[in-house]
Amino acid sequence: MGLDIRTIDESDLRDWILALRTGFLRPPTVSEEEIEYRRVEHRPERTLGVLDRDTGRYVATFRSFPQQITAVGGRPVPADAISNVTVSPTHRRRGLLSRMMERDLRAAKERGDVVATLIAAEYPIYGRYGFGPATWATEWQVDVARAGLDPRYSGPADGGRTELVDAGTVRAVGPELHERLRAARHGVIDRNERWWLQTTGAFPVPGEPWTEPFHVLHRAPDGTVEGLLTYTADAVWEAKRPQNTATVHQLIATTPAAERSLWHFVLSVDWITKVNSGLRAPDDLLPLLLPDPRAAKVTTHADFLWVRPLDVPRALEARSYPVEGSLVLAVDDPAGLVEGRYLLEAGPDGASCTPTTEPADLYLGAGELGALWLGDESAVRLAALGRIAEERTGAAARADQLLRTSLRPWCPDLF
Ligand SMILES: CC(=O)SCCNC(=O)CCNC(=O)[C@H](O)C(C)(C)COP(=O)(O)OP(=O)(O)OC[C@H]1O[C@@H](n2cnc3c(N)ncnc32)[C@H](O)[C@@H]1OP(=O)(O)O
Repeated sequence: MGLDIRTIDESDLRDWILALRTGFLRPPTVSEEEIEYRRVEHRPERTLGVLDRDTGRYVATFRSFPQQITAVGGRPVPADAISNVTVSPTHRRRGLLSRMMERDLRAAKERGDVVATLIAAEYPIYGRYGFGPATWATEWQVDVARAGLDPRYSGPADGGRTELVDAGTVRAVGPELHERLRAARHGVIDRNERWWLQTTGAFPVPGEPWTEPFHVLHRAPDGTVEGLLTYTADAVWEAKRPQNTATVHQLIATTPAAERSLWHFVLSVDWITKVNSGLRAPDDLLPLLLPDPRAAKVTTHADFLWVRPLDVPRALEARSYPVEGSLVLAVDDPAGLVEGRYLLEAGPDGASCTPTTEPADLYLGAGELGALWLGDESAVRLAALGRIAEERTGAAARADQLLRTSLRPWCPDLF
């Protein structure tokens, strides 16, 4: 059977999309709108497909694109973002994903990307390629009546204000607000113009139903935009009683006051009895903002963004560290991309990370380093699980002091 991995030019897009839809269990038809939608973001050199020469069908898809991800401390690093990974059911478990992944990661390393990122459809797929779960996401459903908020709430107490705005205003002020968030919160990824067009209805995803949402801005007393909330609501009444659920599509804020104000806003809309929070960081303020936090029921809690280091010195030098310390990390990487022993010398004033021959403090795989990099995972926990090995007593605890963060990382966006 002839199976060629190849890059995809525009003339192959229809057949490639058919394979993508097949892998993602979407009906196997391709509309002109979908081809146009894909064409706009198409990067031929970074879109891979596998052609089965016997049938002339594409049977696998893989796409990557440039991304900026914020490291701990606020500095962005270039990432190889991977998406649209499928292998058709006729060709599964013959190593096609492994071949496409190997090719893409090697190209990313040569290009100089610092990490690779993806959102895993299923947990067991990507650890073998050196990825580790680096951020987690939690979704709550709030029972508004139980929450105990003041029913007379009429707006932020700090002199700021909330205002309903249209999609055009969101496109005008949202990107700059998001850039400020991205410069402050580790785990946040960049959003391009297309992202804003798509999420405000100007460029909807073909075949997916669009409901125009409500948009709310929080402005500080001086008028600065400090937060943005986007939500939709259903229209359900039972025996003359409203039973409406609001679903939050995004809530981003650059100050805790703005974050609290926007949660208060959506939890105080008349007729809304339930609020679905959307995917938040597990340590989001939401539950503890409520007089009765048990009114917020966890409906999803799972790994979200996976990270794979491609350049250990640059990844570790890009982040900040709360205390002085040094560590020798022996990184195992069967793919050979970051294999080696590295000396990290770090502190609040900066860090250096260099290859070394000194004895190792910790032995760990590339995926474990990916899970630790954004400060979420604990080296002590990974050592207890036998996933990393401590060569010097106390090295895992020292790694946690250096690497962990007081706020957990948050990646708000699917890609
Ligand atoms: C970033 C994203 O796009 S996430 C979306 C991922 N896509 C999907 O989930 C769509 C449905 N699934 C698929 O299309 C395919 O099953 C894929 C892409 C997940 C895997 O493709 P395959 O070509 O079958 O994978 P491949 O044969 O290279 O597998 C390599 C190894 O991973 C394992 N593996 C692959 N998929 C899975 C899985 N879903 N669960 C557990 N193990 C898996 C294989 O068993 C194999 O293990 P081995 O090395 O020990 O033998």
